[in-house]
Amino acid sequence: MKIGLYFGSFNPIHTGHMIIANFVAYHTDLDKVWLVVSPQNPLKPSASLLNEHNRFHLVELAIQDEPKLRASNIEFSLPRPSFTVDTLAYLSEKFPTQEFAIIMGSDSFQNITRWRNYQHIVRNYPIYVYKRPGHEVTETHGATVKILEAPMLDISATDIRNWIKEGMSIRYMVPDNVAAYIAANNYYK
Ligand SMILES: Nc1ncnc2c1ncn2[C@@H]1O[C@H](COP(=O)(O)OP(=O)(O)OP(=O)(O)O)[C@@H](O)[C@H]1O
Ligand SMILES: O=C(O)c1ccc[n+]([C@@H]2O[C@H](COP(=O)([O-])O)[C@@H](O)[C@H]2O)c1
Repeated sequence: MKIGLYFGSFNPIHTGHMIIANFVAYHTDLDKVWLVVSPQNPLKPSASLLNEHNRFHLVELAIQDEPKLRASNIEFSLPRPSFTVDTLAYLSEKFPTQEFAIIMGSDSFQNITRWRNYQHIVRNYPIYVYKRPGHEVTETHGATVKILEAPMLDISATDIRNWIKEGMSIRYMVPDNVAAYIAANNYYK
């Protein structure tokens, strides 16, 4: 089986993430997409991060009815910050019969040379890159790249957190059950 790995902080998961995950699951040769919740992105500050177990639960709520999507907490048991090369090595060892690919936006792909041991990643895992406005894919960085023309919703988790803090509605920006759970638990206030 071919599995696409979509890594992120998902702080919180939003409709932009879900459009991409579902598009890749149904419009490419990948059979499933795992949303891998990273406890700590090596290149992002941790100040506004909700506890990883809560972020993971929100991802589970968001995708609960979709058979091709799965939430993964595999990085919770690995060293912090979460270096993708370590996660990939762990997954390939744990699931030797599965084929793994990586899904990322063209903005992240532009920066992949800053990732730890990126040469190992690009040599061993195909990368499905969806275009984000303002970030052209001008080079492959040595990877086997598949470019995706996926529909885009221009929001970020930072927007969601700011709107919640300001008391603004996040309806339709995240699934209803995710918005309800965030509100009930006073997250991001
Ligand atoms: N609106 C969006 N559409 C498609 N992809 C997105 C969108 N927002 C983020 N992504 C991508 O999803 C992946 C996971 O992102 P992450 O969880 O860090 O979300 P984020 O919304 O960018 O977060 P933050 O605003 O906190 O930095 C990254 O590869 C990121 O580029
Ligand atoms: O391995 C690295 O060096 C590395 C550097 C930056 C980001 N990542 C991973 O990429 C995922 C998406 O990152 P970002 O910055 O695009 O939101 C994040 O969850 C990290 O685990 C990984």
